[in-house]
Amino acid sequence: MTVFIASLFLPKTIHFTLPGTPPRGAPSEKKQPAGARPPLPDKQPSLFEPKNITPPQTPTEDKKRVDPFTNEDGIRIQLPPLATAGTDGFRAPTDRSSPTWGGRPDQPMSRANSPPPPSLTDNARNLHQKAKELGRQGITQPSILARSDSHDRVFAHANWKVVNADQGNGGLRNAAEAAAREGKLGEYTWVGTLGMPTDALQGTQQLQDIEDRLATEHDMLTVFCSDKDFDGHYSHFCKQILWPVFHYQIPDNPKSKAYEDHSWKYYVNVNQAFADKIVKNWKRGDVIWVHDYHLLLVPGMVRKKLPDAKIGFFLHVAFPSSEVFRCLAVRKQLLEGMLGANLIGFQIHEYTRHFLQTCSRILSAEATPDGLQLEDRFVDVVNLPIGIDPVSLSQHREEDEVKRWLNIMRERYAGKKLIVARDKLDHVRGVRQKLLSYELFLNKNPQWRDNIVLIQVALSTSEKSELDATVSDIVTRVNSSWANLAYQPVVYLKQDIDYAQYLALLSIADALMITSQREGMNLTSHEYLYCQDGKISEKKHGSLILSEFTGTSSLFGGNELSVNPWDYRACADAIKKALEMSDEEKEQRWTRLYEAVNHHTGSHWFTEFMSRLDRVYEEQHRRDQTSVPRLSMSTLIQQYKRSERRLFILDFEGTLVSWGPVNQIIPVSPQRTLDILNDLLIDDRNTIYVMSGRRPEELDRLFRRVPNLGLIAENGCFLKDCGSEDWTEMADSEQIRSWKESVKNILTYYLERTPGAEIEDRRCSLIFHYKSAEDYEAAMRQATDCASHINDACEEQRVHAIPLDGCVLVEPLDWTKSTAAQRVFANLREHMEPDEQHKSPVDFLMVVGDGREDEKVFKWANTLGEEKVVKEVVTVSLGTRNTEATATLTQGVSGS
Ligand SMILES: O=P(O)(O)OC[C@H]1O[C@H](O[C@H]2O[C@H](CO)[C@@H](O)[C@H](O)[C@H]2O)[C@H](O)[C@@H](O)[C@@H]1O
Repeated sequence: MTVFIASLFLPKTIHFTLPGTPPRGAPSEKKQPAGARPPLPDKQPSLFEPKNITPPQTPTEDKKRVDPFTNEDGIRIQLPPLATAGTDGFRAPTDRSSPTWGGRPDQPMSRANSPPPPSLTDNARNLHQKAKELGRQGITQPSILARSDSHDRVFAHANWKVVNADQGNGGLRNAAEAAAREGKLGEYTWVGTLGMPTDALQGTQQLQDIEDRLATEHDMLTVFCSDKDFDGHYSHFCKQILWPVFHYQIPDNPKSKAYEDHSWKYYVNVNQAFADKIVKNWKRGDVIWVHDYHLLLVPGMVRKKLPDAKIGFFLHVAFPSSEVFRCLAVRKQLLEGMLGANLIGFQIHEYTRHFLQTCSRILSAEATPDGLQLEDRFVDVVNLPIGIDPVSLSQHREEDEVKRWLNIMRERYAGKKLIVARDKLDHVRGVRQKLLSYELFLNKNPQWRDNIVLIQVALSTSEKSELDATVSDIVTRVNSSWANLAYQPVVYLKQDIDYAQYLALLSIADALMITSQREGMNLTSHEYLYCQDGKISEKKHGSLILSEFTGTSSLFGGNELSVNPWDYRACADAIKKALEMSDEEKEQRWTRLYEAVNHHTGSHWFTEFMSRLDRVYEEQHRRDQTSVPRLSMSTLIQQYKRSERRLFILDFEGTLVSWGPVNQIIPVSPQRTLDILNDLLIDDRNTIYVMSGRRPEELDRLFRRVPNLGLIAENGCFLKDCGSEDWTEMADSEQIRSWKESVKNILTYYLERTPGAEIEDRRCSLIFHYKSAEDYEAAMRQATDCASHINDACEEQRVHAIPLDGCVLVEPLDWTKSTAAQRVFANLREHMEPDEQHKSPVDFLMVVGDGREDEKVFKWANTLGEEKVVKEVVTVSLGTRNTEATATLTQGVSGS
């Protein structure tokens, strides 16, 4: 059995050595001894060198031209990439940078926006034509006219080596490696892209060799897609549409791209390439685990081809409220893609709740606390926070390079308090808010000027422009206000630092400050807390200032200094508190935070998700209609004959009679049904209850010719025992009265906007009927909004709204057909002789039903059978959905 871990970027990528350039990092290019640690690159960005004290300068055009290809192609990143050229054993901070794709000098450049080389086109005129077309489409990179043939040849023949990739999800990689190291993950294969453009190598032996090497030596399946697809997928659809929306940024300005879908097709193409790769390599018993917002469609695409596959999906980023998510033009497709999985995981409860509400609202799917009931399948949904790998972190902390950096920084910042941070420079991460708060803090607290330094490492993103300029302006302003020859209040490093510097920085800090506007988790704060144990630095138990909008914040129980990054004053106060807090308080807080970090480790996350996936997969398959056997009549007859005290609990509509409009009273009960019930009741060893969503008085009328029949009305809110004249109200009438009042107000609001709809007021439930609405489509939209509105507003009143066919049913959560069935069972036991009461009141229990409400009764009855409380338990479903019942029937009982 293999576990496929599908993530946009493979943990490895390829670096080429081009003619005339010295090899990066390793002496031999193609053959690198496994496990060897790469030497550090010649030049590292440094916190200590003078150039880093002021914002680093953007390389000039001249500097860029050192690259042999820049002249003709013009696409290059500005800064040299960070040292990643290594084989195994190399680590980087868990949160990686996402460098501009296709910008490394030692990888082919992207062809996303450039036409093919002249040798591949009919003639140069065509080429020119294409370049002009690009211009018309608004592609403003004037230097990109044609891709170079020589470029292709050079890369096709250059030496290359496999190195650790600096893009991608470090938390996921560390977690998988930790689980494997601890023996909790057997065979596994990564599925992902190389994170570099590959058009230049298309059809070459070079690309085939790379693919083979990754497969055979690194257990990695490479997904190839055209540069154009990748660029459209990653730089456009992911980064410009999904990333802001998933981080709750409502696209409320006219320039927003959330409504457009021009890059959607690239998103689909890349997802399809992943799905195809997985399907091609999958064998029965394999597990597929798909990761993050880049691959939302993959579960659905794989499910189409492999209906029985075991598929998990985990979303690493946040999931917004349905109000934000519904702005996406392709909202349905995205949700349906995710729902191809058997288990969907989120970092925290808030995201899970948003997802369930969004599905119920946009897809009208029935949401339960455990997941979503679709037409034919149940999809489990869970929240499970990821964590770090303390073991490998510990090892790396011991390295000499970390100690060297610690010494450098000790000396450099002697006598100063340090607040540190390392974030992506995009709007979501809130660097701007942090700097403004820091500025306010210095303004308000002159005593701290000269004594405190904020070191902000900012990682590059594709989001340049305004934010970049704004942040630089604030840094300059703060520095020019308070700096002197010996002091600089902000050290702003606009590039990444290597792992040793990162660990030294976290260890020597007095506080870490995270002000994300939203963030799935934030593992930097976990790594910081770990590094603050005082084992390698005299500084310890530093404070954590953490945005309340990070997933991490919900794990830390208020032991961090929780801040709203928009509230600059409160953030400035938090800085003061972090610096002035007593040692005892610091230690107390840190100890609790450290416990949380150690409890939620990456390895625990990984293994827990895998075992939950196994469990839900088994459960879902057990309940699948095609796995549930047909009811065997001969066995049933035997069970019936050998029993002495029998209890039947039979659903009414859809079971004893076919479905009728729920707001219409069936005028007469089908005679055959009544006759069968009366026949069964002649035998006084039989007790029968009929359960229904209808009102008590309706059931009285329908079954007046079946004396001795027990009745359960309004889905368990009322019970009438066999032979009794009176109904017992099961529900708490005061509670019902109170929620009804609030719910009626909401229903009335929607009623006024839905001509032709009506509200039915039952004793313990309310129904919003819109079957006869003038505009059915519009009514359906109102109805789903109405259901979400009630579910959001009335959760605490123990009531829920369920969108059904043509109506929304609002009923209490605490009284169900199952609670009524349990009462029936208890009442039967009470009627037994006192010395018999330890026994079961019946030795035969049969439950027949077809709907959602009946499932709970099946579950209860099956448990009585499994625990051997009742000897013979038969649960039969007549529905088409997946079921808890142990047998199915396609025809109604009355007809068989
Ligand atoms: O920038 P991308 O290539 O699109 O990737 C998105 C981010 O993925 C990783 O972060 C996410 O997962 C982390 C671990 O579960 C979680 O802590 C974080 O909140 C998520 O955003 C990666 O660590 C980031 O560097 C990427 O930007």
